[in-house]
Amino acid sequence: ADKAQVQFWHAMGGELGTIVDTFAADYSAGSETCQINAVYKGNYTENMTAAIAAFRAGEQPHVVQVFEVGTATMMAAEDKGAVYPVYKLMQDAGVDFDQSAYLPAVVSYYTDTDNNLLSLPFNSSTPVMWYNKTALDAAGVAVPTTWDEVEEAARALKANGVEKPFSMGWQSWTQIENYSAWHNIPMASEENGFASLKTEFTFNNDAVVNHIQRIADMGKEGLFGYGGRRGDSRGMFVNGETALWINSSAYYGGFKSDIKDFEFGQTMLPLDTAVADAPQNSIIGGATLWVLNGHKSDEYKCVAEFFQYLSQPEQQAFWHQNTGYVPITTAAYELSKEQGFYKTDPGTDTAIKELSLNTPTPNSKGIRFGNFVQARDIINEELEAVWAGDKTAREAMDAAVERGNALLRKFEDANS
Ligand SMILES: O=P(O)(O)OC[C@H](O)CO
Repeated sequence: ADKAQVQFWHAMGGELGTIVDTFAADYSAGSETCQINAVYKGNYTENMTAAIAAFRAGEQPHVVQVFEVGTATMMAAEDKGAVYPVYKLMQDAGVDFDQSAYLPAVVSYYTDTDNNLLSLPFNSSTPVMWYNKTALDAAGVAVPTTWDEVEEAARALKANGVEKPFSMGWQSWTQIENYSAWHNIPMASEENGFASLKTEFTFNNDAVVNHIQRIADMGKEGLFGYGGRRGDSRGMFVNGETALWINSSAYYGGFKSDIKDFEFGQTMLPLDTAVADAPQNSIIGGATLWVLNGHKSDEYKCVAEFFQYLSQPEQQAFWHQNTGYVPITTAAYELSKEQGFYKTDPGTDTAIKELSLNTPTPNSKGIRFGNFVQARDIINEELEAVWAGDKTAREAMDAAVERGNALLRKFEDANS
């Protein structure tokens, strides 16, 4: 008999995409009734935009991978009937699913007010600081733990010939969203959007402004080099131009195969000692799998079984160990320990340590903003104006907050 066909649109390129495709193929090979067709649709924004457009045309995939930034938008889509929430999918399909198997930092990001899980956690990450150990040793400096030390290390690296000692990617995520959580300060009212749609951005506070200005000043001194949005600056770290790079823990798998000329490591995000005495905890990034309405029940049964397959400790531990995404279930974390992964690959527990450093506060449990995909574009634009020397950090953050708040109000109007 013909197998039920499930369309799964994802945004995992390169090695990540190869593993996702393998999961889909392995599951399908073992199933007599289901075929999962995994399709790469471009980066996170492109994939999400494609799925929304497809939904309007009645041609939506069954499953779409959406980055954490799109969560509020997908939740609103759920209210409007476009999304089949995961907890309900599992119930309807009669597939066992234990929400408590997942790490609290992950689940709390994707549950509704009744603690029902709306999308399937799959690839959760958090920002870490990647460092070039060989370059640091050559410059005679230790791995920095504070922002003051980052600046000092950058100076020593520069003096020793490293062209753009410090850089970062996903700049709103790493330097505003996570910087705020790490120092336990809100970036918006209403518990960073979790409490209500009335949330307003407040990240033009002194701490964030001073932090952005510090990076801008490092740029003027030649210590920081901007390398673009998302992961576009990855190559600067890989080719040795940059020796301290803040971005997702999920670069691990690619670094392991691509970096041959130097020793690299990862460490916790630096602390801004002018703002806090100790770090709070970081927040997740990455993406979850959302199920879209409008398909047949036998196909949804396949989705439920595929999700169960993806959640097994074997798959989760493999994914974590080969990518750098966080082990999102306790069982996958335990299995990775048992397998000796953190001993053979030191530093790979940095992300999970950051996420679980302290019990999350309303400032550090995550963010939930409508239209945040667009708001991040605004933040990117304003930060780029700072890096280009066209605006001060104060001017740019004030403008980003004002422009971002207009998007929040638009979302509130459309959804209340
Ligand atoms: O590179 P990823 O998948 O860890 O995602 C980074 C950011 O969370 C995207 O918003």
